Amino acid sequence: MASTASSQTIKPIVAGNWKMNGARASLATLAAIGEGVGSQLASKVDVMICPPAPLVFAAATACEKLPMTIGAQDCHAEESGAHTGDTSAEMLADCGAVAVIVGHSERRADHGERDADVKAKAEAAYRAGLVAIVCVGETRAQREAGEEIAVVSDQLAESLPDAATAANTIVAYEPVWAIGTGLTPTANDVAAMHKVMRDRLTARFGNEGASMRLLYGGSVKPGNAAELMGIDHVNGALVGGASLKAEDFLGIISAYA
Ligand SMILES: O=C[C@H](O)COP(=O)(O)O
Repeated sequence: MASTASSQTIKPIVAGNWKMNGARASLATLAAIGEGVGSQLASKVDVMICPPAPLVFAAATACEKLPMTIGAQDCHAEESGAHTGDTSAEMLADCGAVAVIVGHSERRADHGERDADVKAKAEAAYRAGLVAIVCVGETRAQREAGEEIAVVSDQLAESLPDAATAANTIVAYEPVWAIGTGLTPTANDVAAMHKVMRDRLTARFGNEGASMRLLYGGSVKPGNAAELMGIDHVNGALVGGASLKAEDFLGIISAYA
């Protein structure tokens, strides 16, 4: 039977998702974040920024001497081929990315991505040596219908490959209604969801599931980060808007100071 690793034994990660924001000038933000994190904080928490694809190479190069890493926001499931406009996981790895977000609700909504697509993209990430940051989360209508646990459990079951491990996978719970709205679930609601996710992952993956990092995402700000990051089985955050300004992002990271 799997052991029950506690959140305290899992090194947290705060990842910033810049979404479709930023330009080469934004790379100065990386330097400010890196300098603000410093080696002492970096020993307690991993820090990552996921810029738009055109910035991945320059960002990864800029971060070579900073205590942080670069991820990407999406990848195609295949390694190469006739897929105009798409980017493979191998290309992202070649540019210096160490991770890729898959299954973000904006991809699911805007591009019709289903759990099977997300799973294929996570497998592509593994193939390329990238960590897959797999996003799950219910809509407002699903929460109001009391379906959030079932929805997220199904997404977890169908989106995660059998090859998922604590080293190659991070799960991000992002209630769709909390993204960019300033709304967040109560601490009790986050705790309940993360406990369910931990239980599901441990049941399926054993020790790997017990020690997989589980992030909360959705309107994380400096003012609520300490409370959210202090919840059991919350091993960090996936941050959107507040990752665009170094001061705000550092304010969130400092929840681990
Ligand atoms: O990937 C990040 C999430 O969508 C959260 O975005 P937000 O922090 O702007 O609400």
